[in-house]
Amino acid sequence: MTATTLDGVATAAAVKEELRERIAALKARGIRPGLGTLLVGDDPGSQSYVAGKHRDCAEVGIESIRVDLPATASEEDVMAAIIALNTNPDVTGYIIQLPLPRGIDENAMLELMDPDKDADGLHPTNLGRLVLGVGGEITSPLPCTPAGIVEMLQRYDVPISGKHVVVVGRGLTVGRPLGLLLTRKGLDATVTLTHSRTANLESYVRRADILVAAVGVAGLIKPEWVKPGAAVLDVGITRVVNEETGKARLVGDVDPAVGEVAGHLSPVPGGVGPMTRAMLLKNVVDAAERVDS
Ligand SMILES: Nc1nc2c(c(=O)[nH]1)N[C@@H](CN(C=O)c1ccc(C(=O)N[C@@H](CCC(=O)O)C(=O)O)cc1)CN2
Repeated sequence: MTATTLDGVATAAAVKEELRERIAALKARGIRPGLGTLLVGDDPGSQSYVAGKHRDCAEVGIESIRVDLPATASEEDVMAAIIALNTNPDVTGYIIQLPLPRGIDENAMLELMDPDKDADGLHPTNLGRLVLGVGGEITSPLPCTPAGIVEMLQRYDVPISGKHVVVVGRGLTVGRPLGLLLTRKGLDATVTLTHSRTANLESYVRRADILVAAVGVAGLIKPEWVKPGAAVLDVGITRVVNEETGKARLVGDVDPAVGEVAGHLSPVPGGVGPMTRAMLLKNVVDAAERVDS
């Protein structure tokens, strides 16, 4: 069997096309959505993701404002930048690019955001709404990667209801919120959330109808671990630098040979990453429409 590719680039392009119309309608009513990004430090991955977010905004007609602080910034500097974004009228939504440099309390910084301007769904109030909203209508932003995973599965008609989803990784941006989202009424998956201390990880992975790997351990998931026909979504990104050329390439958590066993495969690059960015744009547009209504 060769897996059907879950193409994140094409799916994100379709989402962006739909958003362009909604943005034009907002602008016609005098509403101008604006995204802010706060980046602290010089991590190459984070720099590239933030640059991509601004390119996406320009592509669909959303204004964007970039705030970059050096790796030497203090917690007080970061707090001042957050407070400025909270009060900037041109910024209708913003994100704090994670991870923050060591020594800066990530949770405290997220908590300082205005929850109504949280474009990432990572403020405690919005995560709390995700917990409380079992079965309810979604009226707050969803974390972008989990939302992108669900959007992609649905657009490729991969059944979710009643399926066993195994998530490898319990991080704030993917594993934890994904478990909450997939178990909501209407999606109705059964979720097993595994992590670095899970004993005999392989035995859980083998039982997955849908597998999401988000730990950042290159090639961790082997083809013999995967149930034939399963949908496999690779979220882990490791930058491997070729010592001779100095060039970096991206490697996922899933061994490429899994494509011979899985029914669907979302690769790295070109899978969930572009969907994460598309869902950020959607959160900005959703929020602008909520203000309007
Ligand atoms: N505040 C946030 N921080 C982080 C999040 C997040 O959702 N909010 N998620 C990740 C990083 N991330 C978005 O910020 C992200 C990761 C990957 C991609 C992406 O497009 N990946 C491409 C490859 C891009 C490259 O060449 O480097 C792909 O997989 O095809 C976009 C966004 C952690 N931090």
